Amino acid sequence: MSTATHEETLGFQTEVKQLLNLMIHSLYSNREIFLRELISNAADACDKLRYAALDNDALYEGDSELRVEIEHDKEANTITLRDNGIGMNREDVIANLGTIARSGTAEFLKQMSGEQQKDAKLIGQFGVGFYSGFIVADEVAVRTRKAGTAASEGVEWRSKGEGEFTVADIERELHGTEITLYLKEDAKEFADDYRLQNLVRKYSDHIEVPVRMPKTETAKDDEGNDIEGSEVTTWETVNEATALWARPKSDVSDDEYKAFYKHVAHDFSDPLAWSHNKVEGKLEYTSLLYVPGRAPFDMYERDGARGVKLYVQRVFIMDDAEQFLPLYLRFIKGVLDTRDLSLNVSRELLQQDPQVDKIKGALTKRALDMLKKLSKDSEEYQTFWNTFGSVLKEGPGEDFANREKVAGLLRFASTHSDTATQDQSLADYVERMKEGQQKIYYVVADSFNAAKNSPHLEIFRKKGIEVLLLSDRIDEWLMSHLTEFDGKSFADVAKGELDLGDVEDEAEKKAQEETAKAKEDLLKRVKEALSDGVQDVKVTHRLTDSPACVVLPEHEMGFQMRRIMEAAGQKMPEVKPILELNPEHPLVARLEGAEGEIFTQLAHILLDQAIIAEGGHLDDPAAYVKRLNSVLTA
Ligand SMILES: Nc1ncnc2c1ncn2[C@@H]1O[C@H](COP(=O)(O)OP(=O)(O)OP(=O)(O)O)[C@@H](O)[C@H]1O
Repeated sequence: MSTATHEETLGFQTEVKQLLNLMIHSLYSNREIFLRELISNAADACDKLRYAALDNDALYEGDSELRVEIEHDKEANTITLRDNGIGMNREDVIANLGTIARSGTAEFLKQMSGEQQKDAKLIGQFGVGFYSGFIVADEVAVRTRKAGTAASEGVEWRSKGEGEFTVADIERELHGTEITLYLKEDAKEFADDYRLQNLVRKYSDHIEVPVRMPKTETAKDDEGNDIEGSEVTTWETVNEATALWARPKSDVSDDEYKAFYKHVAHDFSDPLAWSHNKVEGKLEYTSLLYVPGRAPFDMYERDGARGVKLYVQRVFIMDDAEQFLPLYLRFIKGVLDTRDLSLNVSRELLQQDPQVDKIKGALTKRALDMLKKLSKDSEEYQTFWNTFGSVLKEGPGEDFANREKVAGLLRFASTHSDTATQDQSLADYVERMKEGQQKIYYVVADSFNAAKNSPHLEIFRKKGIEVLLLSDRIDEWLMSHLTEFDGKSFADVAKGELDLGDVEDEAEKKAQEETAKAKEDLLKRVKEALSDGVQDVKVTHRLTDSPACVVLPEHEMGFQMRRIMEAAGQKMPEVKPILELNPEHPLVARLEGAEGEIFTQLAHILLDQAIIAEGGHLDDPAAYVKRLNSVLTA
C-alpha cells in the first residue's frame, strides 16, 4: 500500500452534490450503466494517450498496448477498473472529479422535479459520467498518474459521495487510472464474473480498446478434479475490441449501433436513425452519423458541445469537432475517421484546411439524406421534428446550397389540419394547391392561435386555399431565406397586395376594382383622419368577417420579427402599416355614413382593432378604450 502525503479534504462544487444526490435516487433501476460510463471514460483516456504519444512516444513508458482491465473481489465487495491511458495529475483530479465544468449545469439542475422517472430521463440527457460510480458504491477510490510524469506524482482521490473528497500524493508505478468501487450492500451482485462480462459485452463491445478480465484456469487430474496450486490466471479480452465504424455495415447489428451511439453521444436513450458510410476516392473517410432521440440539455447554449468525434486513421484526435457539420445540424452526433487530414491537426488547423470544407459538404449531404429517409416514417419523424425542428429551421439561412433539400424536410402547422402540430410538408402543400394557385401562402404570428385566427386568412378560408400557420420565433427569419420550393414562391398573406393568382376569375377582379373606385372618397377621408398612423388606406377583399386589417409593404420586416428585435433591445425604425377596410362590413358602412368627431373616432377604433387582431400592442391603449366607450355610449 502506498503511503499518502499532502492529503487535503475538499468540498464538491454545489452542482456535483446536487447531481450525486439526484443520480443515486433516480438512476437506481438503471444502475448497471455505471460500468458503461467508467469504461467509456477509460477508453477515452486511452484514446487521449495514443494521440499525445504521436508526438512523444516516451509517454507510453514502454507499454503501448492500450487496454482496460476489470477485476472484482467477492470477499471485499469491490470492483476495480484500470486503464493505461493518459491519467491525471493532482490539478486534473481536483478539476475533473470535484466539479462540473459545463455551462448551463445550474439551470439544468433546477429543472429536476423529484419524480424518479422524469429525473432519470433528464439526468440521462445530461450524462453522469464518472459520478455514476456512486450509484453502486458507497465509497470510490481513484489512483492515477499522468503519463510521462514521475512515479512520485501519483494521486489518490477518495470520496463517500457525501459532499467532500480527499486528494493525496502517492507513489504509483503505472501511469493511467485505477478506480475502485466499494460496493453498497445492495449492489454486491455486480462483484461477479458472469455479470461483469455480460455488461461489458452489452455496453462496450464496440470500443476499440480491449476490455480484459482475469480468467483463472486450474489443471485437472485424471479423474477430473482440480489440482491444488495449479491455478493460472490469464487476461482474457471480453469485448469485440474493434472500432465499430471500421467494420463492414453488414457485420454490425442494430443493437451494436445503438450501444455505440450511447458511448459517442453520452446519451442513455436510443438514437432515431444512423448512417454509416465508407468513402474512397478523392476523399477518404468513414463516417457514422446519428440522429439522437432527444435534445441534449445544452442545445441552445452558445458553447454547448456539438460536432463529431474526429479520428485520423483510427487515432482519436478530438471530441466535438464542430467544423464538419453546419450549425443547423448541431444535434447530429457521430464519428468521422479520415485519411485526408494529418495526425497533428488541431482545431485551429481545421479551420484553414480546404479538405475540411469538402468533408463538411459530404457529411452535410449524408445527414440530410439520413433525415429524408427518416421522414418516410411519419411517427419517428414527428419525434425528430418536435425535438429538433426549430434547429433545422436555421438551415435555409445558413446553407444556401442545400436550401431546397432542407425545405423538403421542414414541417408546418397549416389550415389544412388547423392544429398546432407541425406535421405538414411543403411537398404535401404543393400537392394540395388549388388550380390556378401559384404561391405558397403563410401567415406569421406570435402564437399558434393568433396565426390560426388571423383576419388575413378569411378570404383564404373562404376560397379553400391552404395557408401555413407559423408561430415559432425563428419562423419569419426562416421565411426571409426561403424564396421558392418546387418552383413556387412564398407569399406572406399579411404583406403587400393580395394576389390569389388565377384562383380569382376576371369577373371577381373587375368587381373589386369597381368597389375600390366607389370607395375612393371614404378612403381619402379615413386617411386624413388617421394622418400619421398609417401610410395608406385601401379597400380589401381579404376579409369576410372582420371590418379591417393592417398589412405591411411586401419587403418590409414583418410584425413578429420587429417585436422580437425590439424585445432584444434593438431600436427599429418606425414603420406605418397600410390599413385595409372590408367594404362589405356593417362597421365600414357605418363609418361611411358618419361625420365629424364620430367619424374620426370610428376610424381610429378600426385601426386599433386591426393592430390588436394581428397580435400587436397599441401605443396608447387607454386612448383606444376611451374612444370605444364614447362610441358605445353615443
Ligand atoms: N479513466 C480516466 N482517465 C483519465 N481521465 C479521466 C478518467 N475518467 C474521467 N476522467 C476525467 O474526468 C473528466 C470528467 O469525467 P466525467 O465522466 O464526469 O465527464 P465526461 O467524460 O467529460 O463527460 P460525460 O459526463 O458526458 O461522461 C473527464 O472529462 C476526464 O478528463
